[in-house]
Amino acid sequence: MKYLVIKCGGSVYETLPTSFYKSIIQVATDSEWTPIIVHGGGPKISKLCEQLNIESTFYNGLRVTSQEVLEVAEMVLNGSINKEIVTKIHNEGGKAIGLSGLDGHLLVAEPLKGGKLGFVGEVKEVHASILAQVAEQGFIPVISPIASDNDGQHYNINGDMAAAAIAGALGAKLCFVSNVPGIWIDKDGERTILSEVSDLEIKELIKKKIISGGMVPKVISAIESLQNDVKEVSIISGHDEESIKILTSGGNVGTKVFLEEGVTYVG
Ligand SMILES: Nc1ncnc2c1ncn2[C@@H]1O[C@H](COP(=O)(O)OP(=O)(O)O)[C@@H](O)[C@H]1O
Ligand SMILES: CC(=O)N[C@@H](CCC(=O)OP(=O)(O)O)C(=O)O
Repeated sequence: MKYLVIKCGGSVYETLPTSFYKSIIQVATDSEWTPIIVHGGGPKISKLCEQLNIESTFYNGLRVTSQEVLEVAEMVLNGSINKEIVTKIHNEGGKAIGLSGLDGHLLVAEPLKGGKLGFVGEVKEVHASILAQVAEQGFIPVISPIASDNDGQHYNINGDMAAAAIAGALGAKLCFVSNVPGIWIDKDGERTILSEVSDLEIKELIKKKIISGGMVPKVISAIESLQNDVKEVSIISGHDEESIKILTSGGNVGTKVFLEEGVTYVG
């Protein structure tokens, strides 16, 4: 099976047009591609933390996660957003099943290496056969990035990192759907979207802080996924109705990330 992992950013999922979900359903039913949705939900987690007076801060685009923040992240990601996306797909005539990384132990996590970010995890293992089974039954899997380790401790996983791990396990094509049409740089005083960018260029852009905030985990995940069996990675806008169809028909849209030959990225 040819898999397309679609990471829906928390920045954009609420404003995605119905045509976006329709195009994913069409890909699932009428093409050789099997779509798998992984979602985030950063802004909604921040909002609920604020309402509950729980401190929430970021380090390099990752949320520092105390026990209280973890509980909020689970409520928002597993409880709220996952089911909203499943419902949106059903409303457009598709079939979806929502899962978190906890369900069936789909994602096995461990604490983020070198991290002092509390309960932030990274994915150590993906039980990808669960996704193949769900997809074979005609359902689009919709995955929330909460996972547990082998002792049952839960972790908050950045959605981009979860999507990259899942795409790696499936040898998939990966796209990050966000509220920007790709990676921008300033050129002659104007903001330009790069049609493609290499791992080495990305390293420079991060150093110069041209790539910052939530774009950092996205590009790092993109590079790591390409080093780990992912066929192709793009960062695209959720508001471009044609983008998913273009990707599945072999075209280019947004910013495509590639590895410079013979060079290994060291983060
Ligand atoms: N060079 C850049 N190009 C595009 N976006 C950038 C760049 N640097 C930082 N960003 C920020 O990254 C954001 C996307 O990351 P994030 O908010 O985490 O999105 P999502 O919720 O879709 O994962 C953009 O809205 C933008 O503000
Ligand atoms: C560890 C970590 O940063 N987890 C993220 C999970 C949600 C996410 O990734 O949401 P976006 O798609 O909006 O970025 C968070 O708590 O915000």
